[in-house]
Amino acid sequence: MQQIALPQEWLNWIKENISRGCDINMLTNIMVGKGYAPSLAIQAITMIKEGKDVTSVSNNIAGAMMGGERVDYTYETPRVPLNTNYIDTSDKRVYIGMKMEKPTIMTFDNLMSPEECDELVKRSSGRMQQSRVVDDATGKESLHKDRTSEGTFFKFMEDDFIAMLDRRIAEVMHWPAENGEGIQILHYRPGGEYKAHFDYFPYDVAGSQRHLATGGQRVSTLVMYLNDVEQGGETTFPDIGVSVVPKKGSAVYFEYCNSKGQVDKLTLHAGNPVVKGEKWICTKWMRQNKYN
Ligand SMILES: O=C(O)CCC(=O)C(=O)O
Ligand SMILES: [Fe+2]
Repeated sequence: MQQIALPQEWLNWIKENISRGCDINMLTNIMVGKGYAPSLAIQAITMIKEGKDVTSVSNNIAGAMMGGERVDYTYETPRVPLNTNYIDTSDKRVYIGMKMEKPTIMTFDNLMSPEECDELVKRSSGRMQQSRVVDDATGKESLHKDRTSEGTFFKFMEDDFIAMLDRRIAEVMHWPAENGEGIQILHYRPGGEYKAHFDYFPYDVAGSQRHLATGGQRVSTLVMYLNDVEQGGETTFPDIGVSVVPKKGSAVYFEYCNSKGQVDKLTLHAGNPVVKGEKWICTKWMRQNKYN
């Protein structure tokens, strides 16, 4: 008998999730995120969904597959075109400051006017709360020492002003506006930081499942700087040695989830501690599917 390609616990996991009515794409994404070849994941899920006995599935998969090989992130054509120096949105021309293909990172010089930045800060004051992070085990949000900032969310298209920004942001990110989470405002005081993290939901932690269930994985991020920071507060990508300096009205874009649902670990990033001054940002996270 040939070697079983997928460990028994994965077969059980697929069976259990299918019987709970989980989305097949989501299950595939989770397995791909754990390093299994998409073809292996799809075949295993499809066979189990067709009601085949788990043991026979193991053997069939073993015959059909090369084994549960791990796959690296496959870079596809970036969503935001790299072969242009500016992007014309419906209401303004946004200039590209820096671009990088692998991982895909870009900066934009003038995404928001100084007045729009001030307006966002003004509207956020009074509704700020201590920032939370997603707990790996439960998926619930909790206070965390790695994220020392205050923040607030605006509902998607909450009013005309926010809707204008939501639309412009989506045009720049080249992704449907309705796939976007509502923009988040963050405020860091001196010493405030956001330690290295991924914006995507790790597939292998239980707490991610409730987030993946609506809209799927996050695919890209746009961090917009709402003020000048005197010292510190850079957005850094420690594994590739890139730091983006905050500048009022400018933004950094990065993408990390391809059409197969694989995620790019090179987009590990942090908000460096603010040394002098304060830092206000506005973040947009895009999902694979419709979120709103
Ligand atoms: O503060 C920063 O520069 C990074 C913020 C960030 O990583 C996020 O909002 O996901
Ligand atoms: Fe982030």
